[in-house]
Order: sequence, then C-alpha cells, then structure tokens
Amino acid sequence: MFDMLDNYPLSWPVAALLAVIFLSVKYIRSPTHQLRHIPSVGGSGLISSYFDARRFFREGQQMIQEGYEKYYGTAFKVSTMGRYMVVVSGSDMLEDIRQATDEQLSFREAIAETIQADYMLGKQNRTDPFHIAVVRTPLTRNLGYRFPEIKDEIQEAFGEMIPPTGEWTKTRILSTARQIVCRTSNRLFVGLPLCRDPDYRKLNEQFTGDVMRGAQTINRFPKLLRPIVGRYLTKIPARAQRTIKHIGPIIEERLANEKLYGPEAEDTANDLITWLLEEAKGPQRTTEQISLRVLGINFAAIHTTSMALTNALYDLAAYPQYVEAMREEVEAVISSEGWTKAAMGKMRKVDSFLKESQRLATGGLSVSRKALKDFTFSNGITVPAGTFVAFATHSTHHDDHVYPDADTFDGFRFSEKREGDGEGIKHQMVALSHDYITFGTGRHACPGRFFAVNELKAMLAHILMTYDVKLPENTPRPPNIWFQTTCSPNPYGSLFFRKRA
Ligand code: HEM
Repeated sequence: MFDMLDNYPLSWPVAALLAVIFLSVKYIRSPTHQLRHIPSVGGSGLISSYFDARRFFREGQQMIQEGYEKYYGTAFKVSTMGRYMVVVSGSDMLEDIRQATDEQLSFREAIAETIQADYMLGKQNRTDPFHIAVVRTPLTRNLGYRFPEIKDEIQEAFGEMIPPTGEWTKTRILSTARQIVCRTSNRLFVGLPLCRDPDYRKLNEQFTGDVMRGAQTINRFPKLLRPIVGRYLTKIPARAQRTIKHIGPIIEERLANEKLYGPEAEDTANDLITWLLEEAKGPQRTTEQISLRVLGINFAAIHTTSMALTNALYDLAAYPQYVEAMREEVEAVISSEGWTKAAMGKMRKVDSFLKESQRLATGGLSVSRKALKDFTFSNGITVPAGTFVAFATHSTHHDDHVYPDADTFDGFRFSEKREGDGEGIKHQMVALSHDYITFGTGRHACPGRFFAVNELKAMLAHILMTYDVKLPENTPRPPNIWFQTTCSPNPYGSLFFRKRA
C-alpha cells in the first residue's frame, strides 16, 4: 500500500489532507466541541474526561454538588461513561424543561438509551405508551374503590413477614419492604391469588435488578450488536416469557368472556388488566402486549416505593420524637373515617413525614431528557440535538436557600406549612413543585404517585398502630448508598420490631 502511494507523487499530501479534513469534521461534530460553551466539572479533554467518568461512578453526587455551587441557575457538564450529561439547576431552567415538548426534550428517548428500554420491555412500550394513561386515570380513580383490598394485603403481608409479638424481632428492612410492596401493589394490579404467587412475586421483585444488569451488558456493545446481545446475553426474554405464563391465562379468559358476552359485559375484577384491556386498541390487545405492560408498571412501581418505605422506616427509628404525634393523628382519623382513601387524605403529619424522608433521600439527578433538536433555555443557554440534560435534584433538596436548615430531618416541615391560609394542598406529597422533584415534572411526572403515596401512608399508619420500631442498640441510621447519582437506602440495615406496647 505504501509502495502504491509512493508511485503517485501527490498521494501523500492528499492522504494527509483528507485525514485532517476527516478529523476536523469529527472534532467539530463531537460533543466536546459542541458543548464547549458549557463549563465542565473536572476536565474536558479526551483523557481527563475518561478519568472523570470513572470518578463519576464513585463521586457522582459530589461532582454535581460542585457544579451546583459554582454554576447555580445556569448549566455545567459532567462526563459519564459514553457521554456528557448537561446538568441544570434553578427554578427557571426546570420550568423550561417542564414546558418543552417531547419533540424538543424527550423523556422516552432518554430512558430508552439509559436502560436500553427497547430490549427490556419491547419497542412498543416506547413508541406506543398507552399504559401511561391507564396509570394516570383508571388506576388512580379506582384507588378509593379498591382501598379495602390494599389495606387487607398490607395487614396480611406485614403479619406474615413481621409477626407482631411481644419480643423484639430483627428484620433486614429493604428486602422485607420490597416483598411487602410487591405483594400489596399487585393486589391492586392483578388481584388474588396471583399477587401472592411466590414465582410471580419473585419475578417482579427481581426485575429491576435484571433490567439494570441487562442495560449494563447491552451498553458495552456497539449499536449494531445490541439486538443480539439483548436477546441472547440478558435474562430479559426469559422474564418476559415468565410474565406471560402467569398473566397470559387471565388475559385469555377475559378476552374469551368478552367474545361470549360482548364488549359491554362487566369485567368485575376491576384491576390493571381490566383497565389495560379497556384502553388498548387493535394490535395493543394481545396477551404479550398486556403482559409486558403489567411487567413495565411493576418495574416503575416496586423498587421506587420499597426504597421510599425503607427510608421512612429508618427515619421513624432514628427520629422517635415524631411517633406519638403521628399515632394520635392516625387514631383520630381512623376512628372518624375508618381505613379508607379519604382517611389517608386527612393524615397530614404522616404525609409530611414521608415527604421529608423522600426530600432528603432523592437521588442526585432527575428529570432526564434527551434533546431531539437544538434547545435554548430562557437564560440563553443552548444545548445541541443529541445532548442529555438532567436536573440537580439532590442539591436542590439540600439547599438552605430552598429549605431552611436543609440537611436536618424536620418531620413536620410540610404539615406545618399546610396550616397557613390557602396552603392546604400545595405542600402535600403528591403536589409537584420546582422545590420538590421526587416525582419529576411536567407531562412525564410520575403518574403512579397518587397510588404510591396512598400505599405508603397506609403502610406507615399500619406500622404506627401495630408495632414499636427501633434501631439496633447504639447504632446510627444506616447510611444511604451512592452509586453514580443513585441514592439507595442501605440494603444491609436492620430494624427491630415488636407488638406495640
Ligand atoms: C415513591 C415511589 C415513586 C417514585 C419516587 C417515582 C418517581 C418517578 C419519577 C421521578 C418519574 C420520572 C418523572 C420525570 O422524569 O419527570 C416517574 C415516572 C413514572 N412512574 Fe413513578 N415513582 C414512584 C412510584 C410509581 C408507581 C407506584 C407507579 C405505578 C403504579 C409509577 C409509574 C410511573 C410511570 C409509568 C412513569 C413514566 C411516566 C411517563 O412515561 O410519562 N411510579 N416516577
């Protein structure tokens, strides 16, 4: 080849020129160049950004905090494995994200790349997300009607997992919470007896971990190979088949009944399968599609809610000064309302305690979006198409300018605010605001938050009425575990429970 070039006197300079042109175009198109107007936390050279991406694994939140303090109200970038992430802060920039259309800043494209969602739940889950409307409307509307069953499952699940006896019983709390949340949520989603089926429960308890590991495996391969890797090197296809094995017969029976008695025939189960079948049209109405939507909703619901419950229980044991006031509230409300959804709405102290617990424990970044077009924020900062943007949530929640004494756990911070005139609604846990981003913002804000909060309140109220809870002797609240910007309650922590004295 070199000999060949030697035979043509102009070839060396031409080859060198082509190489320079190629490298220049590549550089101009690279995120390093395109995002050069946005300051970096850490370096932005090729080698330094590799080391920063490695540092991000261990010290992601410290890096976000550093950028938040230096560039509050504007944007900075951090390098993560595979891409830069542009991090924004301040109410105005969050409002810009809230108002952006899906064609400008896409929630679904961001998730699709981060967790390789197409290989986990099927491409239709992203391109045709009819299940979101189901969670937002019929699931939420039916909470009052189905509440007695949710309460029944809470009672049964706690009774089995943590029998209330006179002796202090040590319980590894995160795994216990996950099992209780899975069972209770599925009492609403698929009802009895499936919600108690050991294999179905295990499948849903483990699915989030399977997805995270699967995504890591897929992300290691180039785009071209990913369909093969997703299919043969992850556990996901087997999990999908296992879900269909459990839910398929129920769907088929409902479809057969519909054929027999007509579409107007009442589906008395009134569960997630009913609502999905009501919403689904044409090709969406298959056993596989409906089963995968149930799996996907479990994915969104189980880990988030069980982490929230675990954090609340660590806080309950660490700050026992709030117990008596919450018990009085629960007793008063239940004696006038009974165990109903309306009663949950009246438990302001319980709501505040859970909200405060989540305020402190929400992870480093949320509201992840991918820019599909160049996007200009109202402060003039532009991010080019293809950029990943996220909001500095943990830093906002821990900012003394936003919350006085922000690092301190103040269990009734929000219920006290609700006592002011006209303040009754906006400080409740389900309310979205620019200061409280646990459930995200805008049209993609968590549609399951009404169920999650009612379920968490019913669980905490049940615990307050049934148990005394304490930390192991002379030990502090188990510290949260950070990985990149994810903040998880300590999986190794235990609490002691005994029948309420
Ligand atoms: C404490 C528990 C929960 C937390 C902290 C939580 C948090 C979130 C967050 C932060 C988002 C993204 C919002 C955004 O980027 O703007 C989200 C989306 C979502 N959540 Fe939740 N969630 C919880 C429970 C649930 C439950 C119980 C369900 C289902 C019943 C659920 C279903 C969903 C769905 C389907 C989405 C996607 C929304 C969309 O695609 O537009 N979540 N959640």
